Amino acid sequence: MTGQPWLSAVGLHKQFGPTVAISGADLTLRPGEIRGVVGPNGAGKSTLMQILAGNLTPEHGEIRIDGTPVTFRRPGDAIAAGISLVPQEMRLGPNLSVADNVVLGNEPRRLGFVSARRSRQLAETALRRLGAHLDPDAAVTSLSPVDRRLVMVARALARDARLVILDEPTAALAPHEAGAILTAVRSIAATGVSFLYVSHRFDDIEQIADTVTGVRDARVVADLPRDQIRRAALVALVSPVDELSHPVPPTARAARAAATAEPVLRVDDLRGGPLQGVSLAVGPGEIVGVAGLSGSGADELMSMVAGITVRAGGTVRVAGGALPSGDRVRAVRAGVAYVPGNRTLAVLPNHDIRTNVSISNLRSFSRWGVPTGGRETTVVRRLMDAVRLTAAPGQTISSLSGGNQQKAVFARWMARDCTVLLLHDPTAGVDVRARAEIHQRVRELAATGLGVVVVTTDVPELVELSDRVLVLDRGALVADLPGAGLTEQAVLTAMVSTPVSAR
Ligand SMILES: Nc1ncnc2c1ncn2[C@@H]1O[C@H](COP(=O)(O)OP(=O)(O)OP(=O)(O)O)[C@@H](O)[C@H]1O
Repeated sequence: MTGQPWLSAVGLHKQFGPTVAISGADLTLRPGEIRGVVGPNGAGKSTLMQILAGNLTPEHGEIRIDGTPVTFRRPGDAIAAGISLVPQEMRLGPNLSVADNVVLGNEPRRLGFVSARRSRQLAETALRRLGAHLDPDAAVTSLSPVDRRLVMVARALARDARLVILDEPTAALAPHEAGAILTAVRSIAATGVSFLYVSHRFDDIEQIADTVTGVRDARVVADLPRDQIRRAALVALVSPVDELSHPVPPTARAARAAATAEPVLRVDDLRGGPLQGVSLAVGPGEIVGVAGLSGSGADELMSMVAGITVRAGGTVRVAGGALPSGDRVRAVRAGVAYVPGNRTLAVLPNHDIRTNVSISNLRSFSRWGVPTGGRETTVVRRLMDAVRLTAAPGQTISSLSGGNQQKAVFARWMARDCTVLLLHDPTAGVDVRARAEIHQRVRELAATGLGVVVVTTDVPELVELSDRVLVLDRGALVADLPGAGLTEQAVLTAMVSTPVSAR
């Protein structure tokens, strides 16, 4: 990072109706600077990024590039000025090749026609700059999540970005997969490109950021130089010390010696997709973590148990009763709750928070089939408090920040009596404070006797939460790590170094 700031934002202010999303926000960037952006859910980080990317127009404030004020009325204006946003969710054309995806929206033309040769060259150059060894002709659907993410970053580079805004780029990646993204960012920054790196993963921020902007309650509250970027400082930005005065005690693992009881979930010889005969049992009160990279079969394990995907073979039993294959309704009736990793699959976007939280349990809020709103609102408010979601139950869910939507989805399943709780990336995009709260709620739910399965690429989360961790690799169970002595290192080692005999 060298030289004077080339970009500065001064006094940016944006509100949605009465909600002030960001106010008086200042920010500068030097060539090659990697600026981490941290703060609790709903703080205003995305709003600030959306303004810089031309997706939102601020009511007040100014953006200057090389000293000259600029006005962005649409994303194309920001892109033309060298600013590209890489959103958290994958936005790739599934039927297009890698090269076509890199140039998407920016296809080089000759005499009015898209030039396939130039497209390919442009894509190859961008991928090379990232150090991504990908075949430009490959179908993007054949790529791993980390390579898909690199394709999205390559798209920004192909547009000659001077600033790339990355929103939670590693949220669904395991630590060593995330390393590929961090390495690419570092090498591109060394060529003078600046980055805004928005993340709740403090490991990433500590490793990569030159500076950190802290956002809290719609304000920029900190601008940290490199030597002040420490874990304690980052945690304090999200959760001031007074709010941490109620540390959440982990339930003693030994106290839940439930493994001896009859399993609430029993999976035998499960087959289908990559799964090649996986068997496992989860006892009442037990939290079983499942680790696995993409292609390991962890996603399919969840969706088959949840009755969403048809299985090719094997049996699934809940509290002793066999579940038919691919029957979601029967699975729900048997008490299988499923919180998917992809939030967009779970949220009812045009409905309010109350409906989104109570939908799994409407019958208990109804008398003679007619919902009784008062009790519903009371219960929903209690659940919202439990996950620290501060909002009005009548607010439309799509007006919440991403992390707060995730809290609402989690609260939905807390409302329901279930026997087995399947959690996929339960705290992706959730701030550290709410993460601890959600973990505690999961432990409390487990303590009532239900069995919990957690699938996540977040290895620290697996270790914090699980009584034992199963590791899947290419459809086979390759390790069963007991709670005693469970460490991140042990899980990571099992994930990346499967003994040949087990393959
Ligand atoms: N389209 C919208 N309509 C109404 N309110 C909105 C809208 N978008 C954001 N907000 C509100 O603005 C505030 C800031 O939201 P923002 O998405 O910027 O937070 P964030 O810091 O990115 O959170 P997260 O870490 O959860 O992604 C929140 O109170 C949110 O509810």
